[in-house]
Amino acid sequence: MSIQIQAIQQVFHKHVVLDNLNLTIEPNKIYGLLGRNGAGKSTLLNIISNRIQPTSGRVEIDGESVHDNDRALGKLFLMSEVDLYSERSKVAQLFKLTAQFYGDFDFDYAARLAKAFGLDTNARFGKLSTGYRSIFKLILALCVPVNYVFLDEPVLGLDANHRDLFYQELIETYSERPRTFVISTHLIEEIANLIEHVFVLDNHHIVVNGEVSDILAKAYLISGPQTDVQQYTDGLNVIGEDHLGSITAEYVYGALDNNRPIPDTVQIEHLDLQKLFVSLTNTKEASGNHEH
Ligand SMILES: Nc1ncnc2c1ncn2[C@@H]1O[C@H](COP(=O)(O)OP(=O)(O)OP(=O)(O)O)[C@@H](O)[C@H]1O
Repeated sequence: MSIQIQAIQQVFHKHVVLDNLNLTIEPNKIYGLLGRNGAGKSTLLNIISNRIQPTSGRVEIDGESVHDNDRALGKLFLMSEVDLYSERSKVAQLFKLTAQFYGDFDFDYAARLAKAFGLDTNARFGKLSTGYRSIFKLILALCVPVNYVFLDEPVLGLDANHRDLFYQELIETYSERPRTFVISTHLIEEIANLIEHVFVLDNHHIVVNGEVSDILAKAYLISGPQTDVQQYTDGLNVIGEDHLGSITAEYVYGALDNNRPIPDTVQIEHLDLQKLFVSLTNTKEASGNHEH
């Protein structure tokens, strides 16, 4: 039971966006899909959900191709920026329509969420603000009876209170009915504590694929006077650096050398996910160096 992404290549007008991408998405896990603007996150999610056909490669869900396969596609839901809903339909009608395609829908939960977010279910979709369109689509995503939910920029246009509410609801619904969520977002700090596993897409490839705790365990910020820091990090996988006055901070991704003495002037801390992401994806050249 899983989603297998096999040797996906996507070329748009001779421009390679995804190159031989292989991934497994497991049941009952919350994933973060990170990548800079234009890295290909939406393209990947659209391929997984059969909204676009890849140039080559294949996506399987529980062993079945998703290509034009309603049974397989009924196991997943993609919430994205694209509005697939009729402007004239009322929110409540769209809940019913979704129930028809998916065979079921948690109407009680949808009503509770609509109330909590202040979404009027009698409003027509076309009259909703950007934030409320996102809220409407998030409610669909949380109430459909699928095991794989893909959220492409889920909090687009949501104010800070509504974003908080959404993250809380996500944790709650996940603990009540575990299923897989893949969240693509630029708000890394906001989801860092929510996700268990992270994919980083950069330079047409997945450059990081692992449990967040394992990844952060080998991501270090090493600071102190420049010469001492450089001496300590010599030969390690340095992915970036910053300078603040006479203090240098180097970012290291990978094992440290346990036999190397740490100078008294040098401090070692762990990086957070956002800083690690920024350093790993800062330049095209850098993305060739790190671990896959
Ligand atoms: N239908 C299309 N035709 C041509 N090029 C496309 C098409 N869809 C996407 N692209 C290109 O593919 C690349 C990846 O786009 P994509 O939207 O997947 O990136 P993204 O990681 O989701 O970006 P963002 O974070 O900015 O939303 C971009 O260069 C984009 O211009």
